[in-house]
Amino acid sequence: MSALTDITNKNQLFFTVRALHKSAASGSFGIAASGEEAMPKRFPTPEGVVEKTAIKTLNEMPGPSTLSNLIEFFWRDGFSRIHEIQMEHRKMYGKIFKSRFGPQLVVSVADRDLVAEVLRAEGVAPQRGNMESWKEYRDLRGRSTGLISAEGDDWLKMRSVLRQLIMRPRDVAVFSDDVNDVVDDLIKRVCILRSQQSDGATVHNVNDLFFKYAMEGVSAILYECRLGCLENKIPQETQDYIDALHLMFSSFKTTMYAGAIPKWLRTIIPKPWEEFCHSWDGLFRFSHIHVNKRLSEIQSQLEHGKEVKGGLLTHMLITKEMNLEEIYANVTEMLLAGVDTTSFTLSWASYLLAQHPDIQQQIFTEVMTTLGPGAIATADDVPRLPLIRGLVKETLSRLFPVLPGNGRVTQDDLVVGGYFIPKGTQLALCHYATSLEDENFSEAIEFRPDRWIRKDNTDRVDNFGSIPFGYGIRSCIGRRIAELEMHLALIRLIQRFQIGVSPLTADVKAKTHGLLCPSAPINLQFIDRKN
Ligand code: HEM
Repeated sequence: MSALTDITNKNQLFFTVRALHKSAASGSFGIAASGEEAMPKRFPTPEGVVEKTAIKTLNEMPGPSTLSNLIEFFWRDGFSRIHEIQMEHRKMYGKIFKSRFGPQLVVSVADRDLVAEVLRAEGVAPQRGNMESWKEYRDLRGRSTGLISAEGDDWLKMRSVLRQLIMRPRDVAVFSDDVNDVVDDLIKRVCILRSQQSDGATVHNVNDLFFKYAMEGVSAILYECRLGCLENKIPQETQDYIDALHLMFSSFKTTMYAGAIPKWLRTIIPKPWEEFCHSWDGLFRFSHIHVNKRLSEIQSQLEHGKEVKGGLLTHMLITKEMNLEEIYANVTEMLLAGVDTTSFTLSWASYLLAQHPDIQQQIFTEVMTTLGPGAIATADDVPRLPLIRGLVKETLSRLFPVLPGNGRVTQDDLVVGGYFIPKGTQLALCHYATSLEDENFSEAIEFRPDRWIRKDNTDRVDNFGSIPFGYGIRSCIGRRIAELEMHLALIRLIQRFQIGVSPLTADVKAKTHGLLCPSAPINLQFIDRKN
């Protein structure tokens, strides 16, 4: 996913998902005296009814001052270190702390059990953050909201349609062949790219390759067509889309202010809002082209009395459970959400494999023993490859959670960690900090895909210390699609190549740019295995 909330709230930077997470100022937290006046005398908590005196107010909650936050973010470029700041603040202020940017307040929750408390208490239509600027763009252009930007009943309606189609592993298993066609092209592309280098082995900036793979893969499922991202010459309309997506990403900081800047100031500082609208225009245009194309095909098949067969888009167009505008909006938002998230995870996973040849060898052995040489894996094979699953989990759930945090706006008054949190408070769930806690994962800093192998049905490693796809009714709708794309690509890459770090690559650290991405290009060597 690229960006799961409104891109305008500086406070939500603790949990931003690129454009996907952020929102507007306006003092909408309504916390007046930090919630104290709103606190009832007695309050129900998971431990029972607690007297008011036992509960602390937000005034008593520790956290950095507004000034130190401003210096951290605007002077010391904290925007690219949000994941590290999470860890630092966790050490300094504890499991739950507050941050203020002017009138805005965010309560950060950096503890597995407290995250569980918050998420288990959520209602039927949880809200991640303020999506005003997303909605404003859609109103301006007369467009619908999609799953990411919708709230309340609109969201519930669309979610209930989509969850029946793609939420279960068996729903997406049918896309194995489509994804494997894209994997074929990925492998061919690796061979072309490395042949262009003097060592015949290096692929520069693997994220560029995985970006194209992820875009091709998710489009094959969403649009039921191939886009040509992995071809030597990318078709112009696909290139235009890639440019719009890159604009959304590269102008992340600028567009972040798009909704935060008061509307009257837009005439004086027009660029952020203009870029924001311009990139959305490009993303929607692309969906219109592909959805309309499929719609014409279906209409023509029906006119000729032919049976209409197809996948996700065909189903949505035929059943009309969502209207056409809602379909445009949903495929646009899903494509946006599904490309960088998957590609960064693949980049990090490949990098970890290259840095740990012994572990790579173990995974290769597992693949060879289970599948045999040359076999093409499908979704049905993945459960028999626990180390491949462990590789993805260890990458995504722990060392490089592509969404280092997530957000929730409380729908009711809550007590969390002994503090009264009034309804309407913006919470930041600090997944990066919890995924690297030794208390949650022993030797947390180590890369150990085998920690995820379950000895029996009762043995579960999963916990709220690491929920890379979120939790509950508002969790990632594309999880199974992303997993399918990542598993099938990694299996085939490992079968075919020994992956090594290129001497051109120094130690690559993570930086936050909405998502947790590599701070420098990852260049890897792909050397043919002698099976
Ligand atoms: C490695 C890949 C991915 C990761 C780590 C990821 C992670 C997430 C997370 C953390 C959320 C927020 C969940 C919550 O608030 O509880 C989310 C929401 C969402 N994701 Fe993903 N995602 C990925 C891939 C995808 C793909 C491939 C698609 C689409 C095909 C997608 C579509 C969405 C949508 C539409 C939402 C909003 C759901 C809603 O609000 O109801 N994501 N994702």
